[in-house]
Amino acid sequence: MTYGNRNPLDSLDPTAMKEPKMPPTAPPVDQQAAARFAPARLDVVDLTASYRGLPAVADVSLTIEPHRVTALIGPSGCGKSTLLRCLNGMHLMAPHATVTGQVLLGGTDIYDPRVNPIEIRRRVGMVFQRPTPFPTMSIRDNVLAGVHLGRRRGRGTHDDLVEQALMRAGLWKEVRNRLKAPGGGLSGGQQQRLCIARALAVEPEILLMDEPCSALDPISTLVIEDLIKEIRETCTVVIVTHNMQQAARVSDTTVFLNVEYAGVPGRLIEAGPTEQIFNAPQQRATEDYTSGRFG
Ligand SMILES: Nc1ncnc2c1ncn2[C@@H]1O[C@H](COP(=O)(O)OP(=O)(O)OP(=O)(O)O)[C@@H](O)[C@H]1O
Repeated sequence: MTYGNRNPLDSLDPTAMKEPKMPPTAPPVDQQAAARFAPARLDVVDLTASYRGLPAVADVSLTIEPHRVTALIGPSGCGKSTLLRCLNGMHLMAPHATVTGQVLLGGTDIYDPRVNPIEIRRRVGMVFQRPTPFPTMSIRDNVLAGVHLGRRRGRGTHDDLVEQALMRAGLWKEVRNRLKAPGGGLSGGQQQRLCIARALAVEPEILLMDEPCSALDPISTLVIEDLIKEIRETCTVVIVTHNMQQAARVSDTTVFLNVEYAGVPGRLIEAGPTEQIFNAPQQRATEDYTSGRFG
């Protein structure tokens, strides 16, 4: 698949909501890194997620390919975050939430009662909209906070693990001399990278990111976007974003969801290579949304 060159629009304010068509950037995957880390494929089959019996997003079928960044886009309320949380079972943590259909991680349905939900959340990590470090816990301990959730596949001491995770999150150089300082003392952008380091420390195969830059300034946003492109060397990324430019910049695949009106569930309208979704969408609604006519 050809994705074209970096677009000049990349240098614009990344927090801007809508911009006209643009090709995405999809740097080649480092084959050596890709061979070391082998994330499973994720298949969503006829998924409907509900709250109190009311479907929020319905009949979604979708494949998330390994080592790709997949962006979920669509207007407010179409079910992007709900769908994202379904990918690691977190949706069921909401009160009165239910799911029908399947989410197959490497062929195993994560909703099969025999599957350990904690193991699924280790394999499929999550980064939230607002940085959520433990503020009084040291930077080092923040990185290690999730490690007890499950076995690590890699070797090495905790010190190695902390260094590797912070390096992968692009934060090592900034904090290497203050690992015992509290995580709450970092800037917002640094805190979000600390949360990414915490998520990466358990070596997830898939990282779910729910608008990870929405609380950040433009510079921190660009740092995280660069990071996302690097993370995909070792793990699959699924990102929810309202920012069309961001979707175009960071993702290989884009999934457009829409909701016709309040009270009906959101539905998947179109999914495909980001270049196609932005430059040659097959559905009118996709074109209207990506060109800023609604949403
Ligand atoms: N915990 C909850 N309990 C009940 N309803 C919920 C809950 N979370 C979301 N919903 C409803 O589910 C629908 C989809 O919400 P969701 O947050 O997944 O959409 P979204 O596309 O991510 O929206 P936004 O872009 O505004 O964040 C909405 O109608 C919302 O009100």
